[in-house]
Amino acid sequence: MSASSVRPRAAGGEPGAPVQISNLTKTFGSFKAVDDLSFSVEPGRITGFLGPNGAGKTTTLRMTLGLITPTAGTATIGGRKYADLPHPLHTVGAALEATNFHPGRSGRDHLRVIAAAGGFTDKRVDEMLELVGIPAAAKKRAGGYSMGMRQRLGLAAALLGDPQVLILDEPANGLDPEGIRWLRGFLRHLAGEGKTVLISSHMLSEVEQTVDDVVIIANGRFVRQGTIGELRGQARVVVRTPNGDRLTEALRRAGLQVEALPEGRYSVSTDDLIQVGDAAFSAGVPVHELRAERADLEDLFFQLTENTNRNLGPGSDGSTPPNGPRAAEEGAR
Ligand SMILES: Nc1ncnc2c1ncn2[C@@H]1O[C@H](COP(=O)(O)OP(=O)(O)OP(=O)(O)O)[C@@H](O)[C@H]1O
Repeated sequence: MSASSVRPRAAGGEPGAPVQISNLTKTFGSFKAVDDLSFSVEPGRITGFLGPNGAGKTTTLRMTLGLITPTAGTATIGGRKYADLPHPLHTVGAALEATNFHPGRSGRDHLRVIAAAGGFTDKRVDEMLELVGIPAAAKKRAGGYSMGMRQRLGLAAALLGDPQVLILDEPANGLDPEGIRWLRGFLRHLAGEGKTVLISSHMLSEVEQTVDDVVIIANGRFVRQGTIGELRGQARVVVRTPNGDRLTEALRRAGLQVEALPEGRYSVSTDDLIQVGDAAFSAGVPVHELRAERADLEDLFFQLTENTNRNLGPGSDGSTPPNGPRAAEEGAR
């Protein structure tokens, strides 16, 4: 099973469709679930939409898909609001919840119902089931499906219209390592076709190897956007020597910045271990440790979003919705 049976775009075909979120805000009663949020998601790339539980990811995605109305601001797909899309199923496919399948109906029948409503054939249904790797299992009742199978079925539904944009809420949830690897390759293929792929997650480590770009939110507000590389920041070399002054001088002569760390270690502004090792050798300085170091993304994520899990109840940061999460339950259609 491969992703190669997705209908390829005609060469020089439609331009990609970016997703643009501009000053998007959603309040439930007096609680601001999404607060003046702005960011963009580019075609041909996989973007991770990240934030702790309750950060406002699903609410943002639901506004983008026209399922709830923003209190303020706009969300557009290819320059248009969802409601104004001439062919919504061909423009955007989404899988927001992996659980809402009728338990007595087979996955295939579930998909056939959606397909019929969208004007797609049963043949297309079977192609999509093949594509997501559950052609046989989809004939069984959805009530017995594992989380991973539900995720794949949701993905098949989202892909029925061969959309330009794919929006997936926590798609790695419930997948085993093999499933996550499969999903990674699958999404990479879709992005390679020029599709815009937006996936949410509350764990950066879960999507770190999958995404090109990240958008981080906390408490409904924008925190950071960038490529995974930018987020990791400049790699550094850490070197330990008993002759720090001589090594520092030699490295600075080579145009590098050097910062002294505790216990005879020095942090050097390069990812080139050989350059640092050679500089030490030329300066006649013994080296007791030499290693490249990168920012730990999971640590960074926790630092950026610390104490902002609004689903933990009052006291986590004081911005918990009144009477607990989802108390107001308003605005949803
Ligand atoms: N219809 C609603 N009525 C009231 N509060 C709501 C409603 N929908 C969401 N909320 C609240 O808004 C906040 C953001 O919820 P949302 O589901 O968007 O977060 P999330 O980032 O997707 O979290 P998770 O990772 O847990 O799914 C939460 O505190 C949630 O309880």
